[in-house]
Amino acid sequence: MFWKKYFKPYKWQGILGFFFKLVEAFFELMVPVVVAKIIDQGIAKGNTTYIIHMGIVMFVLALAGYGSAIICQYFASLTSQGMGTLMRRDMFEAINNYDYEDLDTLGTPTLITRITNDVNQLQLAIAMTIRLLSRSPFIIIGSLVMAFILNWQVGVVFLVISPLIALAIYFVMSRTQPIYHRINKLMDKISLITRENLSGVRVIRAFNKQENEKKRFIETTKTQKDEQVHAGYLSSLMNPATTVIVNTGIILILYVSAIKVNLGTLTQGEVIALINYMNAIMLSMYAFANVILIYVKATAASQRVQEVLSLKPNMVEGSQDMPDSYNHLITFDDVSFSYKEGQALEHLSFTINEGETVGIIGGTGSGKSTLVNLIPRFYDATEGRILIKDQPIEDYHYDTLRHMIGIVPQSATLFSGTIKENLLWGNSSASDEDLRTAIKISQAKEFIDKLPDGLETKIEAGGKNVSGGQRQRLTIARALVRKPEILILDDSASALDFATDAKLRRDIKKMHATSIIVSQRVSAIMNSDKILVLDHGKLAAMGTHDELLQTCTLYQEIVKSQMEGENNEK
Ligand SMILES: Nc1ncnc2c1ncn2[C@@H]1O[C@H](COP(=O)(O)OP(=O)(O)OP(=O)(O)O)[C@@H](O)[C@H]1O
Repeated sequence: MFWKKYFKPYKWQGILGFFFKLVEAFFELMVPVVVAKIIDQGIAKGNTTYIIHMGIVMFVLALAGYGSAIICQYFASLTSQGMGTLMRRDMFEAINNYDYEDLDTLGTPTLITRITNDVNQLQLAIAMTIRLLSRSPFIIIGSLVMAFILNWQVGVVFLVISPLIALAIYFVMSRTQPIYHRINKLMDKISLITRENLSGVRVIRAFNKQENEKKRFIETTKTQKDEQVHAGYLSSLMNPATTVIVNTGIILILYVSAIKVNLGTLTQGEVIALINYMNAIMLSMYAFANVILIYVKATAASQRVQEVLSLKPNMVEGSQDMPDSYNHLITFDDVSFSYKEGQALEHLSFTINEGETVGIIGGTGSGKSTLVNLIPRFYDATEGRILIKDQPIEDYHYDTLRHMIGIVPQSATLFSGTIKENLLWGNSSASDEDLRTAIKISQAKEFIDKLPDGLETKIEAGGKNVSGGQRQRLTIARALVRKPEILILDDSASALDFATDAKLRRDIKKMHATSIIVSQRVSAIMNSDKILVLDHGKLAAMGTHDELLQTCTLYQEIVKSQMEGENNEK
């Protein structure tokens, strides 16, 4: 049972919450008895002192019940919120350790739903277990026992009527449940459409698709409304049905009791108490049915949370540090790689030496990003070996390996905070001088200098308040702050104009670090010491620009197409 681990630290709070709810239920059960006494001993005999006396007793019972309810609520919140927080912490940690492949497979939206909604659902179930699971059966059984204590023949009426109420509730709920299930799915769809529309609002307007989207949204919300109305209609049957059963019960109680009151074996007050107990049974059954509903939802949520927690990374971290001496900085030895969906790289072999600038070029989907993602071990090669400083990449600590690499991915992602805070992600102990050098090389200086707050300028989540090119320059600066031994730019200067791109490459070259530049532009890689040409996951050729112009038809075609493109633009 996975929740046991989370309940353990809150065991006492949970038990105390449970206990105080029982105390409250006990006080509640006593009230009809006191009312009966007020009627029989006070009102019937005109004994005002007795009425006041018992009135005070009722007030104390109510106060004690109220106090117990507050204490129970406090412990229930403490337990449910505490357990949920621990679950979220573990889920967050588990997700952070996932292999890239698992992150790709599961996808962001479901992970967000699981860590937010599903845990909320479990928290609600925990709180309800403490607050209602004990109370409802206690009141139901307690009311039955009290009915038998007051009069066994009336108790038999209770025994007959109670299952009928339960049956009516079950009948309606078993029909509404599948509808609510469909409603939940429709709600997911509505939130998906809303999310897509908000994130893709520019594209939708540019392609004039507002009407289509509106139609899609209206259709889904209409279906959801119809289902909701249907469920509401069925649910509305529940109240009259149970009220009819309870009132029939009350008629029977009155009938049986009337004879007994006449005979003097039952008092009027006791009859009122019995009616109150009958109503208490009905209300507690409603409450109990709701707990069951919450449990059904929580069971699905718990499976989804467990899935997140139980998924373990396949990649195993090594324990070695970097060696001091080596021949080649990076070696790909017959490396192949497949995603779950299919093969992306086939039998790649090449070496990269310290200080070299290596360009990677190829058509879209030829495997360029996949290749560079293998170097920081975002994924493990499916076949072959990758060596860093002549050692298998799997032997290194992730920290050791990733600390020597500064990778700038294709999509430039910044985080909310100041520009400076974003840059310090690269290296939290970087000096102001390091930051200045990084922003100079990345060509970000020119635009940062123009900002009134400079490095202290606030960046919104995702870097929405800076342009695409500025975002790219900041992500390059972030990688440079780390002073990496290997700098990888994965098509990360695509939004820069040619002149800025050229200055960027010139300044990077001056750093004398090993740099790997992935680009679609020949101009970005033509001065590299070595160029890898990828074609459908295979290494089509490798060499300098001049060599490739002589030997590689694919490279010649790429160069030709880009020159033609440029000439056409002129
Ligand atoms: N996360 C992923 N899951 C499954 N398949 C993927 C994934 N990423 C890439 N692929 C597939 O692997 C192949 C190589 O993709 P990759 O992104 O490495 O190419 P690329 O040369 O960098 O392309 P581009 O120039 O368009 O960025 C493609 O067929 C792509 O569809």
